[in-house]
Amino acid sequence: MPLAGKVALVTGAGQGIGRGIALRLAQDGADIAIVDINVERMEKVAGEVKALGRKVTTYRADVGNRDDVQAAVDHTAATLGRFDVMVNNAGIALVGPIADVSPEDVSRILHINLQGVLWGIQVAAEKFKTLGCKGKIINASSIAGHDGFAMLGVYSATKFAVRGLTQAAAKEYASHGITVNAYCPGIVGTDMWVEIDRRFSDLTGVPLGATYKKYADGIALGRPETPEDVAALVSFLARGDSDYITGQSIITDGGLVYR
Ligand SMILES: NC(=O)C1=CN([C@@H]2O[C@H](COP(=O)(O)OP(=O)(O)OC[C@H]3O[C@@H](n4cnc5c(N)ncnc54)[C@H](O)[C@@H]3O)[C@@H](O)[C@H]2O)C=CC1
Ligand SMILES: CC(=O)C(C)=O
Repeated sequence: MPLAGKVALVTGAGQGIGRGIALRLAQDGADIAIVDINVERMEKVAGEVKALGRKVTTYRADVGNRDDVQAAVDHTAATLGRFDVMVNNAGIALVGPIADVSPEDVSRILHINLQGVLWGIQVAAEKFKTLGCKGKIINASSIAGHDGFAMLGVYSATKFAVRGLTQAAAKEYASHGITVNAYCPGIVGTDMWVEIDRRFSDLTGVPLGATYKKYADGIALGRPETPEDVAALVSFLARGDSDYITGQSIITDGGLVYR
């Protein structure tokens, strides 16, 4: 149990990759704070964490709102008694050609994918400093943060931005013993990809399922990624074995994008 006695907060943990991370860190021994905008989903995952024998708390927050993130972190430390790991996982996709992007689209995705990670880093790091904790901050980027994907232009830009923030934060907080890294998944079969596939189908006329299959067929290891595959990397980044790694954005994609 490499995380026994630790407390981890995971944003966007109501489903998909965030749920997978919350359950994996609980299996590793951590108590878990589940943060999401969707209360019903959070409560379901909280039940699954409890069934693993760990303490759990939930907090409804919009990660793009700094006051919400501050309240979620304060609630976590107060309720679970400490705070060691911050996983800034929540994110949304935006599918469409650059020609069609509206100012409203850009504001919404920057609010969640960029500001959500920024506030998560800022609030968690300041809390770790106050608590005297050599905490770990782990951010969701993507293979689209290493390689710009057509029809996912603004999404890709937000994931490149997460890599930049991760590097800068790693340098700023290293003297406090705080590490900051990112995980970069590939093609993961979550609701996000159901929505991406549907939008590609609407926009280009390809059949439903065809876009997901096209990308999944390119994976060297021969299958799409699962939330558990992603969670295995996050588990490593959350525990002591990764103490000498900071500022890195590590690809986990079964062999699709090579950097
Ligand atoms: N699914 C994939 O293939 C990949 C996903 N990623 C990234 O992994 C992360 C998780 O993705 P998935 O699990 O696939 O997505 P998902 O759409 O299945 O789940 C996202 C979760 O985030 C929550 N959420 C959305 N906006 C929020 C907000 N403003 N505040 C708090 N919670 C919010 C949703 O309620 C949901 O529970 C995202 O950052 C995504 O960009 C990266 C690479 C590939
Ligand atoms: C959703 C996402 O990040 C990719 C690359 O599929």
